[in-house]
Amino acid sequence: MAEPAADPLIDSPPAPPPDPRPDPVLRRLLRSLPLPAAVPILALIAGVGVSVLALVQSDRLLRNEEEHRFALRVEELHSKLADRVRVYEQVAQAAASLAMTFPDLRWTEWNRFVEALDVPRRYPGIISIAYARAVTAGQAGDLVASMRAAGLPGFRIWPETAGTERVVNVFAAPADEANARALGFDMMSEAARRSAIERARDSGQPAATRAITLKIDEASGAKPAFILYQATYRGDPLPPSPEARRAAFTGVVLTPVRIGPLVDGLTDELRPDAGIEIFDAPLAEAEVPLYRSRRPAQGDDGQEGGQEGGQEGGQVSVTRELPVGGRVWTVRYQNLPDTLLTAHDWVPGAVLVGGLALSIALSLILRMMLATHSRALELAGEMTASLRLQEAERRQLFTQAPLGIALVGPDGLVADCNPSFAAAAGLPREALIGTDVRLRFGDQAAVFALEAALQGESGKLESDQPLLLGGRRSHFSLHFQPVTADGELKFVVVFAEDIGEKRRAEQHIQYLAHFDALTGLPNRVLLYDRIAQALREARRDGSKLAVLFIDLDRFKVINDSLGHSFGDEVLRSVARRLQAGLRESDTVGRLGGDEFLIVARRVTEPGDAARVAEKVVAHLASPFTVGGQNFVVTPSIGISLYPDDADDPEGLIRCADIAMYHAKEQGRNGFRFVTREMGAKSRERMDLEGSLRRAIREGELFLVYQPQVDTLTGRIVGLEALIRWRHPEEGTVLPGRFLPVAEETGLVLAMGDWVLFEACAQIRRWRTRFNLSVPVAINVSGAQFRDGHLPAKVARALDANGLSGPELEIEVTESSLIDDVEAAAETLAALKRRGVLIALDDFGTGYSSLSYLHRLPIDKLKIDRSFIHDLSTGASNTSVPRAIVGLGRSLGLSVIAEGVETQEQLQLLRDLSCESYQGYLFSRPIPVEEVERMLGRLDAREAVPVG
Ligand SMILES: Nc1nc2c(ncn2[C@@H]2O[C@H](COP(=O)(O)O[C@H]3[C@@H](O)[C@H](n4cnc5c(=O)[nH]c(N)nc54)O[C@@H]3COP(=O)(O)O)[C@@H](O)[C@H]2O)c(=O)[nH]1
Repeated sequence: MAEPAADPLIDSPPAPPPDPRPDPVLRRLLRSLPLPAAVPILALIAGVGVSVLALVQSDRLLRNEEEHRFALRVEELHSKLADRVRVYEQVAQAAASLAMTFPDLRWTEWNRFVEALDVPRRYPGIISIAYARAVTAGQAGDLVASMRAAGLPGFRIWPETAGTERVVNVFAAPADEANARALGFDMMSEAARRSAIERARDSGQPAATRAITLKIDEASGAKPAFILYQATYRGDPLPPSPEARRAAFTGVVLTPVRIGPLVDGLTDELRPDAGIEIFDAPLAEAEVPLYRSRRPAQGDDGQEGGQEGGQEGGQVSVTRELPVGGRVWTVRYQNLPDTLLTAHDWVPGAVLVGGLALSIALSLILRMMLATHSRALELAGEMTASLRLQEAERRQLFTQAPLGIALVGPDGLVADCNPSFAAAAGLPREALIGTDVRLRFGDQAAVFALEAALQGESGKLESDQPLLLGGRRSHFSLHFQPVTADGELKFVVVFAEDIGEKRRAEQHIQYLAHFDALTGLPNRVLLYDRIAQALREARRDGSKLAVLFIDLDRFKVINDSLGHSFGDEVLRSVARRLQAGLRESDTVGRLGGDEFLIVARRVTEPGDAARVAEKVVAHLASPFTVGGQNFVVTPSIGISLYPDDADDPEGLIRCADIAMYHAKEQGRNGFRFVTREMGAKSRERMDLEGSLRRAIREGELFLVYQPQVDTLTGRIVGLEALIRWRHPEEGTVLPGRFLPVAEETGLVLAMGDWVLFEACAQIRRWRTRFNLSVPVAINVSGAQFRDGHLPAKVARALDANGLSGPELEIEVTESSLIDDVEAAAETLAALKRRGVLIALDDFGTGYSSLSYLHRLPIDKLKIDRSFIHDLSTGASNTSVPRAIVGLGRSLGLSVIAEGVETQEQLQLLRDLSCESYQGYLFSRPIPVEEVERMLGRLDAREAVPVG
């Protein structure tokens, strides 16, 4: 078996677009990454982290720099403070030197000396420079006396309970009131002072008290201060040993110093945001500050625990020790945290903001890049999927297409075909592939078409005759489509549709359109065609043509009594017999129902047609056996001739039809030729039909109304609508003239519809204008009544005009009901359900008036005018009207007499208690305008209500 050729549909699709995806390694890497959304977030987090680190780092650097600067300033300040203390010690020493040089120095000289020092300006914090003389208890009196003698009469030593060794304040400069108060104070009486004095005495060096409150401040409150003592000796300014110093000890220079002023001047040199604390203790013992600058350091008030410096909670502190008069002070310099970063404090913030901004920007850029990348990947994926889908769809289309598709290569060999093509060809697909399809076509036209397609010409072919495609014969529709690329034929696509079924259906439809389904004979359409054809032939040959209209006698009885299928079988048997007795050139067809037609060609004289008719009679004469029953069917035949009676198919058929009726009238089972009179009548009828069609179309019909009146009161109890034709040439034409033609042609249905809708519209108008409350009757023909749509049409007309039903009365004739009483009863019941009134017209003229009446929902009986006419002829035959009135009364029906022309007739009707009448006596049928005048004149209260 040949290898299936490569599928050109698959091989030849447009080359897939280049794979837009990145190379595999990168792809794997990208796939291993978290979702594209995560990468920018991670970048952002990293960026924020780095920014925060940068912030911290820059902050730290700035702080370090600030600390360093602060430390330098502190060193500078501390050395100034130490210098100042040293200077103060030197002042004390200088004063001590003075006292030792001039042991008999008087207080005035002391004062002068101190004033010369300009203490307040040059030595802030020093309250005074005083001198206290050391005396024993025994020498105290002398001291007091000498002091008094020196101009201080109030001088006394205090407190008086002092010990044996006293150091008494004798000079205090400047000489102000406060210093004066301190004179005479025995320094040894107070422990802190005594201790410092003893250190000063024994060491010969300046000695400071611990922080104390000066006597001069005791009254005003604590102001931290200390007193710096410098001992004086007799003889040697500094005896060599403590014992020698004690022995030579003469007193002390005392310099009380307030710590605040001492330090304030210096701290002002610090930045105002810095603080200073001074503790009167070494670093390890510093507890309660002796001094705190105006802007003390924030945070705890405690010591730094021996630290040389540090930073806590953003606060920088530097601690130094300061020797003061033999004591060790601790000085803590502090800077406020919020003031550390000053000139460059925006830098960390800027670093953070910049870092964050960069991180966000980086994240956004990454996000965009990744989104673009992932969208590109997505698009590439979508494109690939779409191409695959297209490919799959194309393949599916090819394999599942109900249309046969074959691909024929330039060599004429089948490259591929789908299952439908294989099925159409009646061969397996594998058997077809590789074969030369031209050898398989059983039709030369198909071969030519394919060869033309192989030359690049597309073509279509629908075989009229069954065509052999492969191994199977049917009707095919073939379409050859060459497919080229770069001007070169790649293959020819052959589309093959098996249209055999369609052809058969078309043929069947064609058959049904021209042949009678029941008998297989030509139907009305084909008969017309055959007559037209025969007429052309007859005109050409100058021959005659006969049309025989055959109607089966009493076939209705057979059909109704034995059933329709039985009737159908009879019709088929009749058709066979009619065919059997005819020449080949003649045509027999069925018009419908029990009507057949024979078209006899090449008739030279009427006798030829008569013989055909006789043959028909003869052939049908022998009994038929259907369903085991024997019976005889006889025909009535009307014959028309061309050119004698008519020269077109319609005319010939119509004339033959009329002649057939005459044949029936003359006793059936025979035939009649068209007579001159019949022909004339037929032509007139045809003219009339044409005019009537136009009348309906052009709106030439109109209604007149005849009042119906109460026999006793004379009140109008109803109106009957009667149709008229306003003929353009003949004026008003009465229905008696055109109704029969309308009924024959079926035009009566369209006409009846118009009457129904026009009457309802008129009722609506009158109800609106005149408050009309009596019913309006319309006449309904037998055809209308039987066509099955009357109740629906009536309902539509009522609905369209907003009428409930009893405003309309429908007059049906007895003859309309009599054919099928059951169907009639159903139609009437449907009408009654919609509420209309029913009147039985021409009552009394029918077949079995009394037998069916009780089964029909009727409201009114109309006594035919022939009976009323009889009343006036003096025949005084009142029996029928009397019976009808009595019948009506017993059935509960109202009775109306029509055709009342005289008072006499009216009187008789009154005598018979007939309720109402209509006739020329009261009014002829009158046009709308006259009705309206009449309604306008009438008192509405006289009108009898509907129902
Ligand atoms: N299917 C429809 N049939 C209709 C319609 N309109 C009328 N007809 C029927 O046509 C027949 C003739 O009708 P018309 O010529 O209108 O005659 C009617 C009256 O004019 C006539 N009549 C009334 N009073 C008198 C009278 O005193 N004397 C006298 N000689 N004739 C009179 O009677 C006809 C009404 O008859 P009827 O309908 O039976 O009440 C006739 O059969 C109409 O029914 C239509 O729209 N559709």
